[in-house]
Amino acid sequence: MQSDPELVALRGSIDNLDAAIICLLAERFKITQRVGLLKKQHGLAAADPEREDQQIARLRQLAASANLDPEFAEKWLTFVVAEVVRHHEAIAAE
Ligand SMILES: C=C(O[C@@H]1C=C(C(=O)O)C=C[C@H]1O)C(=O)O
Repeated sequence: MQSDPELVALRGSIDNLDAAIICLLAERFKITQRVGLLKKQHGLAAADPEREDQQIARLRQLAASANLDPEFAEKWLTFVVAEVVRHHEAIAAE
C-alpha cells in the first residue's frame, strides 16, 4: 500500500499544497504585521470585530461555493485572526 503509485502521487500533491498554504500564510502574516504597525501609529485597536464579521461572511460564501464546509472556513479564519490580534497587541505594547 505504502508504495502504491497512486498513493505516492496523491501524497506528493498533498505535500505541494501544504507547502503552498504555508507560503501563503507567511505572506499573509507579513502584511498583517504592517497593518499592526499602522494601527499603532494611528492609535487603533488591535482587533476590528466589524471587519472580522465581513471576512467571515465572505469566506463562508466562498467555502460553500467551493464545496468546503463553511464552519471549517470560519474556524480557520478565527484561528488565524486570533494569532494576528495577538501580534498586534504585542506591537502596540512595544
Ligand atoms: C489585519 C487586521 O487586524 C485584525 C486581523 C484581521 C485579519 O487577520 O484578517 C482582521 C481584523 C482585525 O481584527 C485588520 O484590521 O485589517
